[in-house]
Amino acid sequence: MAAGATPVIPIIDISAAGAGELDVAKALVDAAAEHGFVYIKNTGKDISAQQISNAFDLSRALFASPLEEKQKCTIQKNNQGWSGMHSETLDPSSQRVGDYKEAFNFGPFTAAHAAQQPLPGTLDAAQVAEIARFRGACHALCERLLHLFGVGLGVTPADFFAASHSPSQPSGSILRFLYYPAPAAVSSPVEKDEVRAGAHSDYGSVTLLFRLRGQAGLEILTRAGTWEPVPVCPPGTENDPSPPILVNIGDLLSYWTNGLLRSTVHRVTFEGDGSGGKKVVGESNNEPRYSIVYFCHPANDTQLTAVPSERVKEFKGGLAEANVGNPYAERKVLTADEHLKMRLQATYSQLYENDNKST
Ligand SMILES: O=C(O)CCC(=O)C(=O)O
Ligand SMILES: [Fe+2]
Repeated sequence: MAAGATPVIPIIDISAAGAGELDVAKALVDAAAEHGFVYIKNTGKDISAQQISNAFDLSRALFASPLEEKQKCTIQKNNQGWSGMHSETLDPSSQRVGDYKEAFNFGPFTAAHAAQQPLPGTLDAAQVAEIARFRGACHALCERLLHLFGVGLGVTPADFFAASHSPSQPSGSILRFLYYPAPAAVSSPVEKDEVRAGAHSDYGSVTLLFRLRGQAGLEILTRAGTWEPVPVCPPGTENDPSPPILVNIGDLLSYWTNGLLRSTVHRVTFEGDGSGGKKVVGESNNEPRYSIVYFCHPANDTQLTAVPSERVKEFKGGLAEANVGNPYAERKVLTADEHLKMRLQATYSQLYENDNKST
């Protein structure tokens, strides 16, 4: 790819009739190795358009709840709950103020779809169950993707990754609703270089991102070191029931594959304010922006050693080279929960204030 050219992130239909598993798996691995990002065409077979639109409705209702209701659910060190404007700083090395967003993180629900964490009283049991089912559907899709990554990399056994992500084991997996207020609604004027969410790589193995048509903002850092926007509806998906689900590789899958799969740095900008400043035709950031993310993590005690795969063994690039601009791309054998704690401590300065002083 020429320096500065917009990366063409592949669109893959993992449920296409007649598509061979190995071909789909290899296409996924190639996209993850080249970009760290891939679109999963959403024809409704994996997660229906209705489920996604219901989840966005619930997200809007949740963020519109009275502040006291949200504050009762303030985020805890288990990474569950509500975080208000500026309380998370995804790029502490260069942001002056924290992210211009509110977030609500959902941990696991019970088998009967009841919450195991405080939720705003404005949500009734049926709505809570809807969120629980959505979270379950996201996890199931991630398990399918992880299986395909195992197949595509020729890992033995092919279920190596998927087996490490059993939903019955405690893990850092989180469903997250995000709300970025309209630029005109934030209390102080947004300064140049400020971003809605700072540059970061994701902390888990794979991330699913759901966005709404017309809502701009997500940019990725390319191998050439340029920021490029990632359109919500790339060409060919305009008539699908729902925009494609954007999948990206997190740090853990990158460690596991010695950097073959890229944990690409990304951020959310105010329109045209990022250094890239490139716009996607038909998208704008003047409105409030909502997105939904599922961060899939392996069981807490999973060791992040290189996986048994010839393709990984043959890969000579190494972590740091593969993951441009990602300071976490260095070989360390950590467990999954040690890595998550390290990343959370860096981004929630207030929550970890006392711990950070004593360490
Ligand atoms: O809102 C978005 O589009 C991306 C959010 C994101 O990258 C994250 O929460 O990790
Ligand atoms: Fe992210």
